[in-house]
Amino acid sequence: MNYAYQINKINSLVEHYINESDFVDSELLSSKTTEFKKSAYHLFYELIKLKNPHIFQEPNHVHELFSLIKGSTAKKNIELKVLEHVEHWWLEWYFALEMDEKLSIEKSDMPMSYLPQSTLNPMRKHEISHYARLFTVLPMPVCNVCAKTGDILKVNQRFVDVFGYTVEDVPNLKSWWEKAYPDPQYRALVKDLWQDSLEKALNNNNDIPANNYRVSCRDGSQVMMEISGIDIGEEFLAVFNDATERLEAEDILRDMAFLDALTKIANRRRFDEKLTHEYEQSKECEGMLSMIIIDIDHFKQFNDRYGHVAGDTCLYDVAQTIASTVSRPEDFVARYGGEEFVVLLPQTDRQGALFIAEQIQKAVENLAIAHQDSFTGFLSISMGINTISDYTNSDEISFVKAADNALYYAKKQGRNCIALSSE
Ligand SMILES: Nc1nc2c(ncn2[C@@H]2O[C@H](COP(=O)(O)OP(=O)(O)OP(=O)(O)O)[C@@H](O)[C@H]2O)c(=O)[nH]1
Repeated sequence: MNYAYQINKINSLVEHYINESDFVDSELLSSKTTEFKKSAYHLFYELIKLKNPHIFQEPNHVHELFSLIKGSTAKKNIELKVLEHVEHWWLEWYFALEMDEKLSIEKSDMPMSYLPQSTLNPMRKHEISHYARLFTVLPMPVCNVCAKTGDILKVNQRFVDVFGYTVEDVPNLKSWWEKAYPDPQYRALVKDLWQDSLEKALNNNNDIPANNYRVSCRDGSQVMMEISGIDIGEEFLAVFNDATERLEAEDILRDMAFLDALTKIANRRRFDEKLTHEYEQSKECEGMLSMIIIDIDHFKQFNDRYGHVAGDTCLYDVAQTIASTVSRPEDFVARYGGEEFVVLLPQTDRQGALFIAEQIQKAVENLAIAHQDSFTGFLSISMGINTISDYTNSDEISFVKAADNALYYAKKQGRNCIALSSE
């Protein structure tokens, strides 16, 4: 195949297209464009299918052909336009070919051979070229990773915009992990999670399932990302979805589900969950766990005298007062129901719990809510305390029951007092 022959082939392709299709405002709008593109790809394949392996690897040869055509005889405007399109397709096709070659080399670990298998299907290049374009314009960060080596082969523009890292900053998964997860403890967690997801993907012959990760960006900011992986043979495509807003919304919904609407402290459901957790933890480490059950005295009469709205305000004030009196982060306050509240105190003995109960009593006294039907003339509370340190023959239910019995005893003593459960 000589130069003249090849130039002739390109020229006839251009002419054929001009004759066969509509050409409007320098755009190729014909329904035949795809078909034409296909013939162009076949021609490119033919142009590089030379017996000389050097020429096969040398795209300049085809560039030269295009330059020669453009520089030769005077071309009509329309011919030049179509020629430009064909040249553009050539560049796209050759880029796709290079990508495909790269995959074949990694696959075989063999030097590039003359006319490898992959060049036999020019339409495959067409697909890869589309993939390459899609990769660039995807609205979310994505990166291409070699599954075997962990090398990050390519990141798209959105990846750079969101995280601030280029492929030079993060050339492989190791450097990505170091930069994106600078805290070593969190990094270890991330690696475990990722490894787990990879194994799942391998076992089920599936894509890598999505998980949430807190990613540190180049400027020091952090974003919550849902990261998954799409298997594309020797490589996988890591896809990042911004999960910040969704997780915030989930947090709010979760809070709402566990918050008592009237008093704005945790509700009974949350308490039950928390109790199970704390009870198990304390049992495991054979630590102490205390709880206080608090009940407002003569609340029925309060409602009857001052009205339900005043009753609601009173419940809110008492709840908030209890919550602000209990200050350790591990302590927990909830509305147990009606005019009853609970305080859970991990790693706290009876004396400690009694001290907290007395603090609460004082704080409620300080609210000085008038209650004409109580002995003092002010609203008061009664409390029952239980502490557990020996978990044999005990469970959550008996733990709460003992505190409740103590409360019952406090009420019987005339109210406005604190009772400790009997061991
Ligand atoms: N305003 C208001 N009242 C409530 C709410 N939940 C429960 N109550 C009232 O709390 C009162 C509790 O009454 P009881 O269980 O008889 O207890 P008490 O009157 O406090 O008597 P002792 O506990 O024995 O001192 C009832 O009248 C309930 O209607 C609420 O959300 N808002």
